[in-house]
Amino acid sequence: MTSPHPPATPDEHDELELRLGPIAHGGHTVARTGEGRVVFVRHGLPGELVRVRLTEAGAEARFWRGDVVAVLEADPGRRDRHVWAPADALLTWRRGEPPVGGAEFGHAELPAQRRLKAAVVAEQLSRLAGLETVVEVEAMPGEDPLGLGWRTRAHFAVDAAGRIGMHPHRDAAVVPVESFPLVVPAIDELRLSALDLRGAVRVDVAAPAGGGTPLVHLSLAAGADRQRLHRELDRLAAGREVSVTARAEDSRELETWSGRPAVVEHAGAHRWEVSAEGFWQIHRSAPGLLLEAVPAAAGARPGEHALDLYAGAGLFTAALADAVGPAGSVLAVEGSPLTSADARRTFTDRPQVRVERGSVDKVAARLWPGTAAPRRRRSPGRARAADRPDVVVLDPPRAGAGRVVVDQLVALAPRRIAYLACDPATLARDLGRFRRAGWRVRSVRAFDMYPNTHHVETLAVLEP
Ligand SMILES: C[S@@+](CC[C@H](N)C(=O)[O-])C[C@H]1O[C@@H](n2cnc3c(N)ncnc32)[C@H](O)[C@@H]1O
Repeated sequence: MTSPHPPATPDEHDELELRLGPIAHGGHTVARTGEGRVVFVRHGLPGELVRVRLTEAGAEARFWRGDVVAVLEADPGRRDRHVWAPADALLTWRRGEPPVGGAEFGHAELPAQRRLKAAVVAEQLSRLAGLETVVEVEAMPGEDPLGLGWRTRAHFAVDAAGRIGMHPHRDAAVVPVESFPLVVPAIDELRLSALDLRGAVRVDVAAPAGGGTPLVHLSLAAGADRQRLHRELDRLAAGREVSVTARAEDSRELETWSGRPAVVEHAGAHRWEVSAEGFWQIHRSAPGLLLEAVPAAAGARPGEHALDLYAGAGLFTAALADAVGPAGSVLAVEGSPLTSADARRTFTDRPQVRVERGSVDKVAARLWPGTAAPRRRRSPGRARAADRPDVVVLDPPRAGAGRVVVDQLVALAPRRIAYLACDPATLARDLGRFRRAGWRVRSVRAFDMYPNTHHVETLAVLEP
């Protein structure tokens, strides 16, 4: 029998009956035990009465974590069936096993998922940026009714028997998976789960949204038997064209085993080559949607100077180069050697584009010494007017742009910044800093770019 009151010495297998509270950043709802202890609960929906299996607990712990294992009163947004059995906590815990990550919102209908994401974005903006705004999370164009088949990129761990698998939440164990319904069919059709990949520690797969040749990349453990792996991967290639690359974990050398060491992506009238380990937006519709939305939000005009920060392979660089035209210029800054090389290759014939490899803060400090504000300086000075970018696209990784880069941009004082973020918390933190420096947030849009997960993409437009 379960009750809201935990036993005196709770452990990870205890079950509690809890009424779930609001959704929080990170994909869990917040509940409280009868004693007022906070429990972060995954696989539930706000308002539901559920039985929760504790996954992290302890009398001394500040808060506990748990998974829903039975629903006593369901929210109307709950699906009859989870979209993917290995990620369904209700099913897997029945056999005493944790669900794998990767589809932690798969128990909710898509509109319910979007409401949760909208609540998280609005809450982060309010709490960390002091910005009160109603956010609607927009469905991606042409979304599948169940939110499946959208990932053009996937990575898998490899277990001791050489089978591909995925990790449960906050767990290093590898659970073998037969298929992953969130990927585009071209990835599932490779049937990687049928291979014995002993010697590899991780597999990255990329399949271009437009249907070009997929690429399988292996990260190899020391002493991996390459000949045996070659033979296994030959089975992949039977009847279909697949590129294969590999890299030993402790090496910089990329080995091309078959085909080409990159995939070819298209969006609008543009073409990019992207390495397997390089960044590319993973939803099949994301490059097309963002290529329109982000540079338009930045509002670059012919003859202007645009900055594309955290540029990746240059998705936005391409549209910014079109917008500023031959009389303008685009500076793309990307930290990864591999991805910046991808970008440089793509833009060799666009004289108005320059690709700088390096960390954004360091490149900015070098190119605009006036922005290297000393730590204690309160109002950073304006950069030299001749170098000032007119518009900026800012698309950092999950950690956000951070204090130094925000201060540099405040000092550069462009006319407008389009800030695209995959983490609403770090976005809100940075927007708060811009606002305290006197900037205005003109608009916020959010996109359901990761259906059946808790992740959400947000686009904010800033003006000084
Ligand atoms: C979210 S991705 C965006 C890429 C690109 N805008 C796109 O949409 O395809 C972030 C990119 O920033 C790069 N990156 C991470 N930290 C960086 C840093 N400190 N300086 C420059 N680039 C960085 C990563 O390698 C990655 O390509």
